[in-house]
Amino acid sequence: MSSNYPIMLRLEGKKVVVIGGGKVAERKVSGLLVSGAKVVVISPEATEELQRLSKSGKMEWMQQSFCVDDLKGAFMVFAATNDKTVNQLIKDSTEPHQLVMMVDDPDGSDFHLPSVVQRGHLSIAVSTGGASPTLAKKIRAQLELGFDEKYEDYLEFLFEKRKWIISEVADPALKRKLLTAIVSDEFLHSHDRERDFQLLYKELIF
Ligand SMILES: C[C@@]1(CC(=O)O)c2cc3[nH]c(cc4nc(cc5[nH]c(cc(n2)[C@H]1CCC(=O)O)[C@@](C)(CC(=O)O)[C@@H]5CCC(=O)O)C(CC(=O)O)=C4CCC(=O)O)c(CCC(=O)O)c3CC(=O)O
Ligand SMILES: NC(=O)C1=CN([C@@H]2O[C@H](COP(=O)(O)OP(=O)(O)OC[C@H]3O[C@@H](n4cnc5c(N)ncnc54)[C@H](O)[C@@H]3O)[C@@H](O)[C@H]2O)C=CC1
Repeated sequence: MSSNYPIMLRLEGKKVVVIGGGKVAERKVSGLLVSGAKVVVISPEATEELQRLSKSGKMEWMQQSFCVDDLKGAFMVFAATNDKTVNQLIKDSTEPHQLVMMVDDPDGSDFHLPSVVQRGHLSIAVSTGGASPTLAKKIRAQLELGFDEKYEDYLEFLFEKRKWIISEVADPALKRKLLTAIVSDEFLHSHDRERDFQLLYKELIF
């Protein structure tokens, strides 16, 4: 059996079409909106949350049943109706370059979604390859306890400092030492990471 190939997609500005307006479509749309994708929902009915997102301009809802033209210009397509035949028709209507997933047919889909812990720059994705979405959700909840909210600030600090170290520190050995030292419990739990970094930097250069 081949295993899946995990990647992180950049969807900003890309058109993503979600067909269906139920609870499952709503969950997929919530994740997509964080990515900055241009989301279009096609469905005669939509959940209250999807209607709210449409009214506030976060995404577009076209109140109609699926037709093939809806797929024009889509980078990615979610067939998320409660009708297996419609979901299969959607898949069969896509162009070869379009990424498509059917919410009721993992084996016929190009991809599936993992369960995700998001802490700023840090994403931890858990997948069971369709074996048990409930287990993926349970592991995600466990990881959320270990990787709590403070990782968001910490990742921002690492992001900024790594940029600074790469552009300002020429000596490869010192560069490596600094990049390793900031990834430590001391910096994770520090109340003043900037001060601790200056102290460490001075210690290492003298
Ligand atoms: C293949 C995949 C395709 C995809 O949708 O991407 C898929 C497929 C199916 N899910 C089904 C059911 C459920 N899915 C969930 C929940 C989640 N499902 C997600 C992903 C995936 N689901 C992909 C595989 C991921 C993996 O295995 O790791 C998560 C992780 C991400 C997300 O949706 O954003 C999100 C948790 C998010 C979180 O909270 O962290 C729950 C639990 C709940 O809702 O509380 C249930 C009910 C309990 C159960 O069935 O286990 C059914 C049967 C439908 C039916 O009964 O007919 C199918 C179809 C089939 O299996 O054929
Ligand atoms: N992948 C996943 O994570 C999960 C998948 N499922 C599957 O997802 C399916 C959908 O689940 P829910 O959202 O809870 O169902 P739902 O019944 O709440 O919503 C279905 C939506 O599809 C729309 N629809 C029906 N025919 C359409 C058409 N021809 N064109 C456009 N829209 C159409 C309906 O108007 C409705 O908004 C389920 O039947 C189940 O097989 C269920 C749970 C999780």
